[in-house]
Order: sequence, then C-alpha cells, then structure tokens
Amino acid sequence: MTAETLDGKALAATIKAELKERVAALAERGIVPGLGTVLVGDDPGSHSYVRGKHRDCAEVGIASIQVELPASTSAAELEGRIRELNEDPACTGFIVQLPLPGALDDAWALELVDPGKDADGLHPANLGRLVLGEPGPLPCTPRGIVELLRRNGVGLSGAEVCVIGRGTTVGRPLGLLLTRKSENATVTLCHTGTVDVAEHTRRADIVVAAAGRPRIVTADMVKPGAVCVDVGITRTEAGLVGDIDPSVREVASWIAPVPGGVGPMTRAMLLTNVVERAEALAG
Ligand SMILES: Nc1nc(=O)c2c([nH]1)NC[C@@H]1CN(c3ccc(C(=O)N[C@@H](CCC(=O)O)C(=O)O)cc3)C=[N+]21
Ligand SMILES: [Mg+2]
Repeated sequence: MTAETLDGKALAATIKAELKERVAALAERGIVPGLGTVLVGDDPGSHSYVRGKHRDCAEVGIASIQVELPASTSAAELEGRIRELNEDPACTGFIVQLPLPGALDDAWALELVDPGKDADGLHPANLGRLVLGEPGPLPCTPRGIVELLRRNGVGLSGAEVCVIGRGTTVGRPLGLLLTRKSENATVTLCHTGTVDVAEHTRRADIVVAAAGRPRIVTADMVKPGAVCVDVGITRTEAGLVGDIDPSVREVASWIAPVPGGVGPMTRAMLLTNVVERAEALAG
C-alpha cells in the first residue's frame, strides 16, 4: 500500500476562499477583521511563520498589525505592547508568537491577551472553555488537524487515536478536542514518560506525531491502513524533516506530510479564528 496524501495546502486554499467571502460580508457591514502578531527576537523560523500569516491575511482581506520587538525586550515593555493590542479596535484578534526568547515566559504572556481577542485559543480561559465544552476560540493546530481529517472523510467517532507529544499548543489540546462528544475519539497521549510508544501506536487507527523529533514514527510502529498525521517540523540543512519516517508511506492509508499537511491548516485556522472573533464582536 502507498498512502494517499492528506493535502493541507489544497484544503487551506479552499478554506481561505470561503473566508474571503465571510470577510467581504463583514466589509459590507463596515467591519474589517485585523490580525495582530507580536514577534520578539530574531529566530528565522518564527519570522518566516509570521510572514506567512500576514501573506495569508492579505489574500483573505484581513488587515495586518505587526509588532516586532528585539530579543532584549523587557517583560514590562512586552506587557505594554500586548495591552495596546487588547485596546486597539482595529485588532480583532492577535497572537504572541511562541516560544518567546530568553527569560520571557510563554504562559505569562498568553495570560495577558484579552481572551476575546485570543486568535490562538491558548489563553487559560479559552483552554478552560475547551475542557468544559463551552464555545470559544480553539487552538489552531489541533483544530486544523480535525478539519483536515474530517474534510477528507476520515472518521473520528469511535476511532483509536494515538497522539505523541503533550505540548501546550498541539498534543494536550488535541487530546481535549478529540474526546469531545462531537469528535468522540478514544485518545492515548504518549510522551517522554511513556514506556513503550510503539505498543500504543500499533493499536491506533490514527497516529498524530507532534513530538518535534525527526522520524520517530517508523513503519513497524504503524498498523496497516492507519492514518498518520505529521506535525513535527525540524529544520535541517537538507530541508524540513517531520516526525514520521518516509517508510510509513508503505503501511499507512493516508499521510498528512511535512511540508504541505498540518502547517498550512494551522495558518488557515488562525484566519478562521480571527474572522470568527470579528463576527462575534459584530454581534
Ligand atoms: N503563538 C503561536 N501560534 C502558533 O500557531 C505557532 C507559534 N506560536 N509558534 C510556532 C508554531 C509553529 N507553527 C507553524 C505554522 C505554520 C507552519 C507552516 O506553514 N508550515 C509549512 C512549511 C513552512 C516552511 O517552509 O517553513 C508546511 O508545513 O507546509 C508551520 C508551523 C505555528 N506555531
Ligand atoms: Mg522563554
């Protein structure tokens, strides 16, 4: 078997076309959604992601507000800039690009964001809503994964899903999302404390690799016909390397690859959150 591709790039283009119409409908009511980004430091990867987000915004008709700060920025200065975006009526949603450099604390910064403008869905109040099953912005990568599977007809209800990685932006909230009544999957969350990861992945109908460790999922770890979703991105001199080894293509039925799978979907869900926030503010 050679796995079919879960094409996140193509689906993201479809979603952007849908959002463009919703943005046009808002414009008729005099509302322009605006995405703010706060980028601290000079990590080239972070700069490249943020550039991509603003390119997406331009395509869809969302205004961009870019805040760039040096790595030497103090906590007080960063707090001030976040509070400015909280107050700025042109900014309907924003993100603080993670990880923050040096001593600046990610969780501290996330908590300063107005939960009503939280385009990442990572504010503790919004993560709490996810736990409680209340409506609110959802974390972009988990939402993108669910959307990518759903729109390709991969069933989640009753599925055994093995998630590798318990990070705050992907693994942990993905587990919460997939176990809601509306998704109804059974989730095993593996992490560095898991004794035998392969024992869990082999039972799974769907494997999501979000550890950020190159090629940790190999063909022998995957049940024939399983669906595999690659979330890890490691930059090497040879290019981007995912958490899923290429050998898995011969065993899986579907693969969401790196690049072209979950990454573009994450960006499309950020735009979706911004448009939804603007629609909510418009009433
Ligand atoms: N507050 C915050 N929110 C985030 O959503 C967030 C973040 N911080 N920090 C970093 C991670 C990572 N992330 C990606 C987004 C798009 C691609 C993406 O578009 N990837 C392309 C390849 C891009 C390339 O060539 O580098 C692809 O997979 O096809 C990847 C990774 C969002 N993150
Ligand atoms: Mg830090």
